[in-house]
Amino acid sequence: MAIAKGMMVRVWLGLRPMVLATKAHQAEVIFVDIGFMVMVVLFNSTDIEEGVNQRLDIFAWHNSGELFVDGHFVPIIPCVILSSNKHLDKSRDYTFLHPWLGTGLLTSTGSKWHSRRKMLTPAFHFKILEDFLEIFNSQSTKMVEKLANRADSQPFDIFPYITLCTLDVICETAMGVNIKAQDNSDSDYVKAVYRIAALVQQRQTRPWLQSDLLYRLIGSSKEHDACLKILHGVSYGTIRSRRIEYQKEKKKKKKLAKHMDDEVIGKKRRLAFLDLLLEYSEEGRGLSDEDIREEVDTFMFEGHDTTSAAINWSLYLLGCHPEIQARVHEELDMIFSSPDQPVTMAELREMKLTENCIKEALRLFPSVPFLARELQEEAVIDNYRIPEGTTVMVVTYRLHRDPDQFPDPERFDPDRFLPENVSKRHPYAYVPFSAGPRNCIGQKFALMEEKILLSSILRKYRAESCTRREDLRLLGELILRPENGNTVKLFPRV
Ligand code: HEM
Repeated sequence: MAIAKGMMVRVWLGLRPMVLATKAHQAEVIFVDIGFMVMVVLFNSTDIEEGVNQRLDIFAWHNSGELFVDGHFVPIIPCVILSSNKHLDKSRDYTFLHPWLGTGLLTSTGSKWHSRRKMLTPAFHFKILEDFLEIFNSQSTKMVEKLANRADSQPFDIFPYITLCTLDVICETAMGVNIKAQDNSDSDYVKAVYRIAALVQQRQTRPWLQSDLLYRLIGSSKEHDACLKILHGVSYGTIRSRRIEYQKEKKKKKKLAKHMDDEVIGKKRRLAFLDLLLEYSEEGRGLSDEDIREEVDTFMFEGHDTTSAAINWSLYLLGCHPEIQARVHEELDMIFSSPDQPVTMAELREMKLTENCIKEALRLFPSVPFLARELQEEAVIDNYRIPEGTTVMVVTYRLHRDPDQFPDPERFDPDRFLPENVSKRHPYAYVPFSAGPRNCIGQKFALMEEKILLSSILRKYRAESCTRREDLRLLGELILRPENGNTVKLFPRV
């Protein structure tokens, strides 16, 4: 059977869709439109009820001639779509990232994506990530030092402290450059990173800015281009200087290596992702400076806001649940002999509860709140034929609240991630890093970084969240963040 019977009108208030009334199990669900966009949403609720356990689970809607489908709760949509080798193409929304990221790993499709994914996978090997520990440790030490001035039990917004730290981490690991964002948050580069993300989001959510012509006439294209000039200038500049350095080192090594091994030559230089890409390019794998720039900028984009949001949400939830925070303190005190001890792989492995808190925070507040794919061929989901060209949404924020998979879904409970509880769930019930062939290539990197940054804060401080859950306002931009920052009080633990 094909979807698209019955009717639903969805309404957007400003940028946020607002559900004003839903009558589950009936043919019509009414949303009211107060903004620019009126969406007529089509679905057959009777079939859905029969097909998916009496719940209204699959939405489909048309907007500007495009058909969208959204898996409301059930893991079946992510299971069919994300696990597939066919449905790999991203939706139209991602094209607004192209001026900045080109068609790097996140935004590319087809054979380009396949070959890049194959080439980049070894760059995230455990051994390479281990080399980054030093960067995670040194940048988090700096963050904790900056926080010392705020640990006076007065409320303040910790969000920018964590974000600047994750920005420093990604610049050093991706480009091999320490931009010192934590010391200089006013730098043109730092400002451009933030501004461009906001401009892309603005364009994605305002249909009248989506045509290039209209964007030039009435949009912020001048500001957008000025940001691009700064961002691409830094990326290309770094690529050029690292290439020269790389070639010099290679020559030097060649001369010496005839007689000596690495230890005699000196300490091996830690490689950034950029150096690995340069190595591939020098090995003749056909990577131009532009190709490398696309990937480095993709890591810059995907690799810092996501981790910053995840650390902030973990801290927010722990700050709302002192009894669970006390358990985390206990775990950290058992593992570390002093609050300044650098984290190694051994300690990372021991931080089991800390890790489960991070996972549970990613369930309740997934940094990437939804994913979208454009079907290149028809997909069949639970007997519904979804036609080629449809945009399929996986709204992780809602998927992760399926009460069948996560009883009492709003409750923060890290023990949901104990192995015996994970094994009871559908494998696609929890997908903060997406799943299948296009899953997040950086997820191990992200978890390592989150554990180190979060634990470095909690080894020194106790946090109290100042915003009650019922007062929390969410901003579902490219990244899911609290609208008014993350206001906490910090208390020194010693
Ligand atoms: C908590 C942190 C993170 C979360 C929640 C996260 C989540 C995700 C998700 C959901 C996707 C799929 C996006 C889509 O299909 O549209 C994705 C893709 C990706 N992520 Fe992450 N990510 C995180 C951190 C990172 C880091 C640290 C890096 C790099 C250093 C990274 C690099 C990428 C790349 C390159 C892709 C595209 C992969 C592909 O299409 O083959 N991510 N991430």
